[in-house]
Amino acid sequence: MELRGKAVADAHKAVLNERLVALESKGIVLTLGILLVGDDKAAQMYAHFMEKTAKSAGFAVDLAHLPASASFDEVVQVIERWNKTDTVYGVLPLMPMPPQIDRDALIERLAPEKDIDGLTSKNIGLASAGKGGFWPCTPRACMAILEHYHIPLAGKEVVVVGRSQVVGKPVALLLLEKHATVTLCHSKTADLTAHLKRADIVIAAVGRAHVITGDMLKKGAVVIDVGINDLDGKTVGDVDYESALSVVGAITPVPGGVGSVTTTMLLENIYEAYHARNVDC
Ligand SMILES: NC(=O)C1=CN([C@@H]2O[C@H](COP(=O)(O)OP(=O)(O)OC[C@H]3O[C@@H](n4cnc5c(N)ncnc54)[C@H](OP(=O)(O)O)[C@@H]3O)[C@@H](O)[C@H]2O)C=CC1
Ligand SMILES: Nc1nc(=O)c2c([nH]1)NC[C@@H]1CN(c3ccc(C(=O)N[C@@H](CCC(=O)O)C(=O)O)cc3)C=[N+]21
Repeated sequence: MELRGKAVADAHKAVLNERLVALESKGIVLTLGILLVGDDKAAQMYAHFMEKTAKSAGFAVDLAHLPASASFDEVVQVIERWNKTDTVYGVLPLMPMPPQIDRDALIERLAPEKDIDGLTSKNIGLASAGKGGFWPCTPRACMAILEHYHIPLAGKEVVVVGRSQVVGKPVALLLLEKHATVTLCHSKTADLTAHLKRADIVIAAVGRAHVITGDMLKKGAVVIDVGINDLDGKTVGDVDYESALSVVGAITPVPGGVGSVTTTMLLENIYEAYHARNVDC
């Protein structure tokens, strides 16, 4: 079975639209700031789809595309301008950043209440402790897909491949909250196949084309493929879809899977940022 993202995104958009209509009637337009530094292909792709999706849902978008040679100060200036602009409710700094930009230092300059991709240490702490804050959008997209297609998680063996702060680690915590037994694998994992072979559910967030093949998976496994990779000019996932298809019970396609839900999760988080600001004042 193919776990298509569009059905999940549409279901979430329908709920969000009702809330946005109420804002529109008050003449309130929420602005999203997208910060793209350099020319990473996956980041450019996301910026493009995010801008399109946000505008079609009625948000305003301020896209700042800086060259790969931009200095730390130039990039911080954009963040600080958005921090001070009331109509900007959410800021999305796209990763990866060029090497001269200290990613962690940059993120901490972002106002936590506008950090809608849950990157700041304040949001990581709040979300992990179950005290509000924003979870990053991609882990939320993985969970939304599993929920939409009624895939049970309690007591299941889940293997997450990749331990980044934006995907692997937070998705592991969200799965744990749903009572799955979670194993996190990474580049130093001794025997990836041994872990994958006993996984009921696999979340692949590596960033390498076809690093997981059908012969590494358990029969009937559910596979959520987060990877966005370029292979001979084609966008493919971390999982070799063709060889996995005859083994798995269900799998997300790339494109058309997790990525198409991530954009909708970001819109939900902007609305949450608006709501939080207006409940507080
Ligand atoms: N669909 C969507 O919405 C999104 C897609 N993406 C895509 O997901 C992918 C992952 O992104 P991100 O988490 O930011 O990437 P990172 O590069 O930050 O992390 C990759 C992780 O994969 C691990 N890894 C690398 N090689 C192997 C290997 N051979 N076997 C096992 N683990 C390995 C790394 O291990 P170690 O820690 O040891 O280095 C690391 O933990 C990318 O393709 C990205 O474009 C990202 C965000 C959203
Ligand atoms: N702070 C941060 N957060 C991220 O979540 C993040 C990031 N930085 N940097 C780059 C990666 C990559 N990424 C994508 C998300 C959606 C699509 C997307 O919408 N893809 C469509 C493509 C559709 C098509 O090609 O037609 C799909 O998968 O269906 C692509 C790529 C988010 N990332």
